[in-house]
Amino acid sequence: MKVGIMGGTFDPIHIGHMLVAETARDAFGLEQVWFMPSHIPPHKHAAGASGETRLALVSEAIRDNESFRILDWEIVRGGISYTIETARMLNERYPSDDFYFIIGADMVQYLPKWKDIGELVRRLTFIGVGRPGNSLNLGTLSVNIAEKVLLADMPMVDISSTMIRERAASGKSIRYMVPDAVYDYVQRSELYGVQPRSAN
Ligand SMILES: Nc1ncnc2c1ncn2[C@@H]1O[C@H](COP(=O)(O)OP(=O)(O)OP(=O)(O)O)[C@@H](O)[C@H]1O
Ligand SMILES: O=C(O)c1ccc[n+]([C@@H]2O[C@H](COP(=O)([O-])O)[C@@H](O)[C@H]2O)c1
Repeated sequence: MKVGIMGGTFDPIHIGHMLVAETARDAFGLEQVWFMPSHIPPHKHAAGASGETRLALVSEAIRDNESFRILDWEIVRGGISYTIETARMLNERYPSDDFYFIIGADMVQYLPKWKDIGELVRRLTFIGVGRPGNSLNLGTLSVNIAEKVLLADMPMVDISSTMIRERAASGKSIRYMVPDAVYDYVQRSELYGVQPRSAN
């Protein structure tokens, strides 16, 4: 089976993530995409929301899509979420499946900095999906990395989790920037400084 892994901080998950996953699934015939929230992302600030909350948000986002699943391994494992450790576990547990790690185009140029990238590109293939302000250029990568990166175009969605957290904290609407079920969950649980809807 061809399985996409959509790794991210998902603080919170938004429609950019959904579209990246669906674009990769469609472009390369992936049978499933597993959304995998990281515990502590290796190259940026830790998430504000707990792993449990981010798992709950992702599960709200994907629940109507039969091709989308959740993988909680990195949250359960704790510590810094190096993809190589997850790739080793995936290859060991599912030896006959092929894994495709889906990333936004902004991440492609940083792949040489990923932990044990030489081993990682032997274990899985990357799919880089277009993102505003980032050209999809493999020219700066070494051949062994570049030959394991597939590219897909996506309508540009200039939305980030940072933007959503900032909007929510300043009382601006985040409706339609996140899936409806995520929006409802955020309101119900008063996450990111969002105020509950008034009864009238
Ligand atoms: N709007 C978008 N278009 C394309 N790719 C995206 C988009 N938003 C996120 N991604 C990609 O999704 C993956 C997970 O992203 P992440 O959870 O860190 O979200 P983010 O919006 O970049 O978060 P933050 O603003 O908190 O840094 C990364 O590979 C990232 O490049
Ligand atoms: O393994 C690494 O060195 C590594 C470096 C940067 C990012 N990643 C993974 O890439 C995914 C997206 O990262 P981020 O920072 O956008 O949330 C997430 O699953 C991270 O664990 C992994």
